[in-house]
Amino acid sequence: MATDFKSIPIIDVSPLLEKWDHPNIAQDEGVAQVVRQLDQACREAGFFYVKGHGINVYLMNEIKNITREFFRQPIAEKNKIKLSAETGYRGYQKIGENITKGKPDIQEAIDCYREVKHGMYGDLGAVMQGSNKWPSYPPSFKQAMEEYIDRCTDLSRKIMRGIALALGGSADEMEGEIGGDPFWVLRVIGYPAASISNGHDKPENDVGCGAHTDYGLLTLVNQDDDIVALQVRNKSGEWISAPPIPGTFVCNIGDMLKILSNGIYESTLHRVINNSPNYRVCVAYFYEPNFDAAIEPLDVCLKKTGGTKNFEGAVYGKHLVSKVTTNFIL
Ligand SMILES: N=C(N)NCCCC[C@H](N)C(=O)O
Ligand SMILES: O=C(O)CCC(=O)C(=O)O
Ligand SMILES: [Fe+2]
Repeated sequence: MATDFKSIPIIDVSPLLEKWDHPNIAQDEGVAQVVRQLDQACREAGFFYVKGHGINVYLMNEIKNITREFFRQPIAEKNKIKLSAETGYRGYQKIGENITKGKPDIQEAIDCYREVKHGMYGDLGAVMQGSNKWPSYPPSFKQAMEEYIDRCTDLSRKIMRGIALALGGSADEMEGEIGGDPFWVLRVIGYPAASISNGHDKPENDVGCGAHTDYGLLTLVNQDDDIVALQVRNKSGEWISAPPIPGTFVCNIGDMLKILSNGIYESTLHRVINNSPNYRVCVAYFYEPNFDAAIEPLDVCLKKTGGTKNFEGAVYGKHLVSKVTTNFIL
């Protein structure tokens, strides 16, 4: 991120969603206003809240309630869908199993990914091969999450159209070879209450998720109401809170968009610290490029930044696999 932002902007994306496939989308004044806000937010913070997104707030809340219900179960139940290399890194990971920068994260989670069928992407795809491990309790878990994933995929694609315009490209710049068949990731996460995880001893040191950037294009975070835990790092290294705003998503840019934009936008470091006496749930949806996409700076971004590549290109699936295979102590 390029600035010392002190707060995270809120963007009403409804004009963009209304006109997302109009042929003259770039000429529409309502859309243009959203595009300007996206551009400013992506340049200054790499984070923004989205409202007017059209995803029913009841669905957003149901998703969090189902998540809370799942994690309330005894560990033996949760371990029935345990994550391992054999499951394609899909399933449940207990507290401390995910590591960030060498330290265990004080969180438990279920990871779900777009399905990778046998042989789909050669050797690289083999690591992620498998189908998702859905719990049998709560009974609505699979159906609700799948509906939610569809909604988030649709919304993300439309926001990415706005971001493509913001970078000076055409609306469909990030589709086709880049993201026409987007790989998605869903992380269903629970962060223990501060007092339980460390016995009242210095709760401020309890890191639910260490500082990291996200891997793909765009993340949609559906966080618990009433608990302030997500923090975003600004240019001078201060941690700026992203407090919950009911009915909104917290959105942020991933590593692949940093490369595509040649650094005009960056993936911002963020972390989670749950200092509250309550258990916190969060469901993060990650919209990512095609698994086999070779990501390079877009021509339109190269032109704007003096013509030199600021980053090495990356194959998205390779980037994901390098993370997934080093994220866990299993
Ligand atoms: N798919 C995403 N972005 N997951 C975010 C988790 C980041 C933490 C992970 N241990 C890491 O070190 O990357
Ligand atoms: O829990 C949160 O608010 C965000 C989690 C996150 O940053 C992630 O899983 O990548
Ligand atoms: Fe993240």
